[in-house]
Amino acid sequence: MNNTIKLAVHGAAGRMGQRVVALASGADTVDDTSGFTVVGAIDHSSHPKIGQDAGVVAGVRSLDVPVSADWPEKAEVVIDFSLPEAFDACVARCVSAACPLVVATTGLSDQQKESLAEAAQTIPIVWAPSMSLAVNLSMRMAQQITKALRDVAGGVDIEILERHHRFKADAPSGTALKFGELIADAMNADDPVKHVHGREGHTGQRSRNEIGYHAIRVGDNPGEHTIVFGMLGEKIELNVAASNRDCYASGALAAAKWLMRGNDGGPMPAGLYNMFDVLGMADADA
Ligand SMILES: NC(=O)C1=CN([C@@H]2O[C@H](COP(=O)(O)OP(=O)(O)OC[C@H]3O[C@@H](n4cnc5c(N)ncnc54)[C@H](O)[C@@H]3O)[C@@H](O)[C@H]2O)C=CC1
Ligand SMILES: O=C(O)C1=N[C@H](C(=O)O)C[C@H](O)C1
Repeated sequence: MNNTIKLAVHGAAGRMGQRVVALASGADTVDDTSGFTVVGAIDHSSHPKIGQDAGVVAGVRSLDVPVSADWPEKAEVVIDFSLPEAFDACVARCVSAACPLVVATTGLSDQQKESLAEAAQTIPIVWAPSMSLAVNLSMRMAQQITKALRDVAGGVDIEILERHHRFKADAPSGTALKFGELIADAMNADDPVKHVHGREGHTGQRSRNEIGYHAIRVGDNPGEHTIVFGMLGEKIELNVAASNRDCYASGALAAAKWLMRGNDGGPMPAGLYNMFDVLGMADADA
């Protein structure tokens, strides 16, 4: 009996969608990401790969599943790596089909985040700007370092540098923003933390209560984040870098599997989850 999880990939012809299709089809796995059958490969109707076999597009083998603008009937779970413009229809479709969803797309508007929370009242959703194990672990480490240094004599300046490929559409990265949100919480400052995006001109001295963000776009970098904790006399740099996109693809597949099988073999109930939940780091002493 075939009891693999029937997976639809939204944004299947994109850089990430192709790696999800490849790993889900059992090719090039970096860990145990088998256990899926790709039943749907959805992309925009204008994409040049529409009609071609999704496995061939992903550079693996024929899967007998064409890249299509139509949604498959039989998907049990959806992984979305697309664009904010494509997001609303994807969520609406998953809600109407009562289908669990992994959202990896970044650059969502506040309104889209609200609609995600609303959808999560009906279906289980994992939403995270980075599906990478190393990134999520680094987020926990950044929270710990911030707590340890926030009252240091002379103060600590925290800046977030991110590097991505030249094709990336949003800046700063969703991951950088998430690092900033978690660090701001851990700063536990009396006044609201200011999020400063780049600096230019006569900026004056840096204030104590800010986090700086710097987005670098270079070549084919699949994603790198450096959190600088600068003090007077010394500094710490926390660097986490992907060598290729499979850390994100395998993380998204782990999230899809977790939605279907949970921690004890049963499906997760409706709710909005993140990668800390999937990785068992939700209760970490952050
Ligand atoms: N959470 C995570 O771990 C990661 C998130 N991302 C995010 O995933 C998203 C996709 O990244 P890439 O694959 O590099 O981009 P990409 O541009 O290569 O792929 C996006 C795909 O979505 C498709 N698309 C556009 N409109 C659509 C529609 N209406 N319906 C269906 N598909 C549609 C595009 O044709 C394209 O094939 C970005 O927001 C990126 O920031 C990327 C890597 C890791
Ligand atoms: O667009 C990308 O490539 C990536 N986007 C995500 C983000 O915006 O944080 C995650 C990863 O860094 C790669």
